[in-house]
Amino acid sequence: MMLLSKVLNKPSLRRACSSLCSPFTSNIKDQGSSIKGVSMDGAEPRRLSHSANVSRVQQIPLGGSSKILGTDMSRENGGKNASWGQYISRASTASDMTQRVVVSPEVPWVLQARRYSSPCEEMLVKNHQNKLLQRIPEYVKIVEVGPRDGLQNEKDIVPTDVKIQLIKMLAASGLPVVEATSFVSPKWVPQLADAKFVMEAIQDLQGAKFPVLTPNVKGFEAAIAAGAKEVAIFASASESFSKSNINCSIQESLVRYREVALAAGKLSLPVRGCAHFLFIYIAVVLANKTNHLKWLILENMHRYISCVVGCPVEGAIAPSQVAYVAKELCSMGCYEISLGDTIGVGTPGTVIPMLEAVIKVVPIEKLAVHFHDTYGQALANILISLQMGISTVDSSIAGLGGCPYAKGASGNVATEDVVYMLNGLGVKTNVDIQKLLVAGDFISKHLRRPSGSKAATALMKTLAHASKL
Ligand SMILES: CC(C)(COP(=O)([O-])OP(=O)([O-])OC[C@H]1O[C@@H](n2cnc3c(N)ncnc32)[C@H](O)[C@@H]1OP(=O)([O-])[O-])[C@@H](O)C(=O)NCCC(=O)NCCSC(=O)C[C@@](C)(O)CC(=O)[O-]
Repeated sequence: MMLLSKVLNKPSLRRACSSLCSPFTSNIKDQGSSIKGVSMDGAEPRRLSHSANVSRVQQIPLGGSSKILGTDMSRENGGKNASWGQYISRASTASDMTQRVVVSPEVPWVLQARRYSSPCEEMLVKNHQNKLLQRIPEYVKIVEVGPRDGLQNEKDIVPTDVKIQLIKMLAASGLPVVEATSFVSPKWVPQLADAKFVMEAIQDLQGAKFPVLTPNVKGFEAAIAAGAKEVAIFASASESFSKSNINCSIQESLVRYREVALAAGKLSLPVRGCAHFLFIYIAVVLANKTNHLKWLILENMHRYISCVVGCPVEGAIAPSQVAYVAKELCSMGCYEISLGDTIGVGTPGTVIPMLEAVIKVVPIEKLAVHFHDTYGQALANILISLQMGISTVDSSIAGLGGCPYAKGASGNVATEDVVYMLNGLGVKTNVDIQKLLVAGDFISKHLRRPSGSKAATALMKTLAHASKL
């Protein structure tokens, strides 16, 4: 990790990486410096301002490679350039980006992004006219589940300080929510037996929310005592999976979760909902170790439903069954319901009817999607979910993940892949993909396996290539 950080901090690579990764609508983050470019005639590099209002770079063929021409979309053909699509697939390396920059003398500009843009993206951002992309939200909240869902399946126990470091790195990347751990039975999930210590270590961490998984009142109370301010409960749309995962039927789990909600209520002052009833605020008075009373605000209760498309035992799950469980959980006073394709068997063909059934009974703004990538369908499923109006997506750094009680479940969709796709769509996430790369590299190296993220793997290769130049 140190090595990667050093490499990423080399000025030339920071420039290259910024250009590789920054989202469509944002400028390069390193505002303190400027970018070197060379003119079309190969003259001396000149300094380029970061503050200029230039929307994209244009690549033109140059001896089998590419070079970059800054253009101003606001001036050029009203932002619609019919030829834009013809050079978008011409990927230049990071070094190409820094060495073959061509400056348009008329307009101030910045080297804004190395993205593979398209007229559709332009239309989305500029005109919102593209029917396919019209419903995609401008901002998507990414819920990072790596430290919990990602690590829970690991056989070798990951040291607590590695988990804490990972959480800190993920929070520092701008992710708004990082699911930190689980307060489940250590007999069932030994990997997360250190939940208390993890939570205590991140008490003062700012900038993100750190929900934890709680399967029952015992877990809920332990989570609150350890300082959790947000909890997630998890039911299943499949009877068999409910039994194998939490040792009870769906109905019993719903009773159990009502008990959790009640326990929260008993400890609480009045429950307050915001204008749209999206949040439950529960003020909890708890005695801490030194018997001093302290106030905690439980801002959110987040719910998962597993096996929303298929179950390892039962096979296909009916959309109506998912809708039933979603409605029940919603009626407990829900903030968010995450629909989990636990074993990653869904395709848009099965995800669409499932979402249609759930959207009929639960407001869409309360829904999140949680895809595992077992069959490589996760990004397609996310895209279709966004097109249907969902704006919260769960993902896991480096594609870590799997459920110990769901045979065949592989890793979650990788956070780096989701951010890369959303950047390409012009959707804001506020996540710095460079920092994600460092976090993914850190945990992959610790687990001694390559990252499960295709985007991270490709970007790292490009960076490695650039670092040799
Ligand atoms: C729910 C139970 C506890 C029932 O397990 P059980 O054996 O039926 O419960 P029990 O009440 O008989 O308790 C057994 C022992 O566990 C203890 N215990 C009981 N509860 C707790 C607790 N909260 N924290 C710590 N200890 C606990 C309890 O005190 C007792 O200890 P003993 O007396 O034997 O020493 C168990 O089945 C369990 O922990 N299951 C969790 C399994 C799990 O974490 N699965 C992975 C998460 S779900 C998932 O990954 C899917 C998701 C969410 O990501 C979405 C998707 O991908 O689709």
